[in-house]
Amino acid sequence: MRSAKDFFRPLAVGAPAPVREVPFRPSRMIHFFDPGNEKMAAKVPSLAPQVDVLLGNLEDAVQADRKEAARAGLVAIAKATDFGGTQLWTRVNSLDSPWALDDLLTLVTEIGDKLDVIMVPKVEGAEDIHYVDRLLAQLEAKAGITRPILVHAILETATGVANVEEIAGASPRMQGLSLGPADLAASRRMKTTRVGGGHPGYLVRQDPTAEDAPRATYQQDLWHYTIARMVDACAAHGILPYYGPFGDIKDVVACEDQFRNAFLLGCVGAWSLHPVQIAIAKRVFSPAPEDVAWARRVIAAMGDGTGAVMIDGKMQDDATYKQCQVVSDLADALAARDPELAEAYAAAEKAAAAKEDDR
Ligand SMILES: CC(=O)SCCNC(=O)CCNC(=O)[C@H](O)C(C)(C)COP(=O)(O)OP(=O)(O)OC[C@H]1O[C@@H](n2cnc3c(N)ncnc32)[C@H](O)[C@@H]1OP(=O)(O)O
Ligand SMILES: O=CC(=O)O
Ligand SMILES: [Mg+2]
Repeated sequence: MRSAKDFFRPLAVGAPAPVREVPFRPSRMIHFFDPGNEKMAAKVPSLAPQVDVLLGNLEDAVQADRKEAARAGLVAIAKATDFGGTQLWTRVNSLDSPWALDDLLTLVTEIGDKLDVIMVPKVEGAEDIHYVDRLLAQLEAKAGITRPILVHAILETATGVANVEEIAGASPRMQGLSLGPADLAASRRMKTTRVGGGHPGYLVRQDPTAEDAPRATYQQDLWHYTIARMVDACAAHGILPYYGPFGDIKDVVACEDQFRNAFLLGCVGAWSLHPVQIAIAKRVFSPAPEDVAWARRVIAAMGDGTGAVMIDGKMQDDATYKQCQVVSDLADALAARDPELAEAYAAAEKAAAAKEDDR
């Protein structure tokens, strides 16, 4: 095992120093596109200003005989596009595939200066991250890259979930984790045939009543346990948790529900697989203006953040102050990127202040 003192040393001579803290950059939606699909590739310049992250996907959903075209397409797009403040990520093929090594060799040496994060699928343990970590350092040194490329792991095997804490803490490059419900369902031998979301058969039923009345059923969340474990592992290691894909593109209502559950549990974003999911993720992963105004009211009332006060009949103390800071800090970070949101937050705060003056 490496000494803790060596944890922040570059893993190759000439590679950039690892980051000590994951920079928080808005990433409400990680928008997937197939760089080898001409129609999708053509949309990249117009999609870039609408999303926080654009991800050139090379793995699942790209046909085996289109893998090289997707990789070459991503290189061409990255070289030709000015992404502004939008991050560029990629999802490489899994480490046991015939394509992963060439994905990393090509992408880092050709467009490593444009890539913010590399998403690694089907990560099973710290050893997978250690392999990518050393290889990236060697390639960064070779390509003369001056800032480290970060790594994002997909939690989509039963072994990966069992090892989630060690994966989250495996390298200073670790930026975050996404839940991959489709592969995880297969790995766990679940009996679903979907990409994320719920299932009508997974439910609890009301107890029988004396009158033999019909008994209500309540659909349960298949993903609650895994998302909660992932959020805890990420928070413990200072990295960011994300919900992954929601495959029923037409069911925008259930997509919004799934995203919102993840947001409330601590996730900072989700994947968008189709343009229609971009606005959903933007809406859900941006705190509501009324919630931001409330959070700022509590912060103002709490002074140094200690003690207890009553606001509108609700007790506030050090713990609610901290929750409100989470909401307010997130709103600040998003408002700095999104002028419309900045305006909505300012208007809600003004309205809340006016209401208070009237009291
Ligand atoms: C389990 C996992 O690993 S999930 C992650 C892997 N999966 C993916 O990345 C899937 C990405 N998305 C897709 O491939 C597509 O959205 C599909 C196959 C789901 C649906 O595609 P289509 O049937 O073409 O959808 P639809 O007809 O509604 O598309 C409308 C337009 O949006 C475009 N479009 C669709 N998805 C995207 C996208 N993700 N990014 C950019 N443009 C897109 C289409 O090319 C089409 O363009 P056009 O108007 O010029 O013809
Ligand atoms: O890659 C994502 C998944 O759900 O599988
Ligand atoms: Mg998968």
